Amino acid sequence: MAPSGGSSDNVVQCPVCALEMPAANINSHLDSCLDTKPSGATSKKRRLSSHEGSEIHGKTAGSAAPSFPMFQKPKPAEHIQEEAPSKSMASPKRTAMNHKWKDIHVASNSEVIKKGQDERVLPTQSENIQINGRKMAEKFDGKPLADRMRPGTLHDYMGQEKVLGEDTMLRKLLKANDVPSVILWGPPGCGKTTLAHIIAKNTNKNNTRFVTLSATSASTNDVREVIKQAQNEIKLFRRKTILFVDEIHRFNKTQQDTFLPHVECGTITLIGATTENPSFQVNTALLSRCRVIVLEKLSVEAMEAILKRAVDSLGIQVLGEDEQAECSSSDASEPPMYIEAKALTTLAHLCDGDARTGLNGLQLSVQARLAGEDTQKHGMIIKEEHIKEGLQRSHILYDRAGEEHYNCISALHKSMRGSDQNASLYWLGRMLEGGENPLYVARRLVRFASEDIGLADPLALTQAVSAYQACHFIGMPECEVILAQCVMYLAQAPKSIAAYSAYNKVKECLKNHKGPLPPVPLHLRNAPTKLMKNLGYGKGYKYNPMFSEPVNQDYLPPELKGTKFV
Ligand SMILES: Nc1ncnc2c1ncn2[C@@H]1O[C@H](COP(=O)(O)OP(=O)(O)OP(=O)(O)O)[C@@H](O)[C@H]1O
Ligand SMILES: [Zn+2]
Repeated sequence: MAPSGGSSDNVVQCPVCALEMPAANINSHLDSCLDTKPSGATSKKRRLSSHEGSEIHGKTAGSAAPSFPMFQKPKPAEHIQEEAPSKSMASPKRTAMNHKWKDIHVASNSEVIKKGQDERVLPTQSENIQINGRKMAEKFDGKPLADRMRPGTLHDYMGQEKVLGEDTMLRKLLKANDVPSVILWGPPGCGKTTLAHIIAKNTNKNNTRFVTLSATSASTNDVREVIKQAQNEIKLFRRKTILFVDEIHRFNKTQQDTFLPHVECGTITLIGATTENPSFQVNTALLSRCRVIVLEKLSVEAMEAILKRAVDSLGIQVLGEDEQAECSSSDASEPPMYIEAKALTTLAHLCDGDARTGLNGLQLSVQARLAGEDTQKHGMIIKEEHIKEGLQRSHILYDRAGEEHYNCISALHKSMRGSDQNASLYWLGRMLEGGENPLYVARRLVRFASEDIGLADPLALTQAVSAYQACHFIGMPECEVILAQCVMYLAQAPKSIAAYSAYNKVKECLKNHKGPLPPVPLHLRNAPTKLMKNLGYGKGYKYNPMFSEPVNQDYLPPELKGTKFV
């Protein structure tokens, strides 16, 4: 990069080599510069943790330092796939299990190539059958299935009809080529990043650049750099820049201040993605400049369609309940592969609306089967149990909405109650590593601090509330240590259920009371008006500070005299 001098209006920066020069020189410079520099490519990089040699769910976008496609020859126009009905919108009503998977229409793979949306080279239907284990293993090489399957068009984008169905605002704006700055809010793996890419591809066709930043790792300088490039692009080529910011709620004040004015004046169209409620987590200045689009967990039907598309692209055939896998024909060099329809349905249910989890689970199961000895000889069928194994091995079988969620939180609570900090930490880890919402755990810690520790150490409540707030500010993964610290504190603390059980006795008493509840004794009532005073309100009340010796006075209604809750 060239040293940057003071830029004035007639000084521009070369979008290729970033050298600054008088505007008059730029054209001749570009001619020579373009011959020597290859164009860059932008892609969202994910941090992938590897597990047993295979890549698995990596939620947090990692090291995405910006890489700028400074100048790219315009690509062929891409159109919104209006004519093709969205599969999930068609929502096939399926009854017979056996036919279910076949009814889901997935664009044949050769179609995908024709549309030229993707560099993925996918097999045709007849080739599918020929695909063998070795080829399959090659297919997985390097790139997670979820990334490979990332749809490039709305046609392959499943679900989310509330925001993308006909007559929705976003649809109309996309059609009109007029995408405003938006914030996409939704749970992990529901398609935020994917949608951002699709929007970018569909906007102004050749006249848009797409740049990605991750709010967790981008520096203020990175942001400045993006803006500078965007300004040059507008000046030189009249090209707009769409800036995609992942985890936008993590952007700090300086970063926001740096680019907000440029969002406002239209140099940059911002697409932010966040898993957190933007009304709490996103700066109000930013929020007021963007429309918030709420994406939902993917439905089971949408998940099924996504999995079916992946299975097709891998050349795996879906086996209905009473279908048998055909024996490999003699001429095929390697046996064909199958997956039970039931296995796919189970996977669609287990991944909790997170397509990345679903696709990674599929990939792991397939890879595990490929490694199996019997597979080589007899061909392979992926069954429900393999899917479950696959998910378990990648530690993602943690059903955030279901039983596992309650089982683990209960185990944590009981371990802390038993003052076993060791086990407590284990259960905490099971939940957080499984993708549990840290605030859900933190809320439970707050309850525990009162219900189980209470007056034995009133500071515990302060600790737990602080932990909750800290998690709220910081988010995963950093907040995990905060929770660990609090869990250890609570496990070590002395325990008392005095307040908890006393209050339960009060509730019990109220519940079991027969007839009308006793009135509040007159002497305990306040008498703000004369009438009330005349009615005897407050009469005979002994104001404690006026007495030097202990005051003898009843505070319970006479009917309850002598009742003990504590
Ligand atoms: N609606 C969808 N239709 C088809 N595939 C999808 C959809 N949503 C997600 N996927 C698949 O899941 C993968 C992950 O999705 P994506 O990166 O868009 O999720 P995200 O919402 O940005 O998640 P995160 O918050 O974890 O970054 C994609 O590569 C794609 O293969
Ligand atoms: Zn140059």
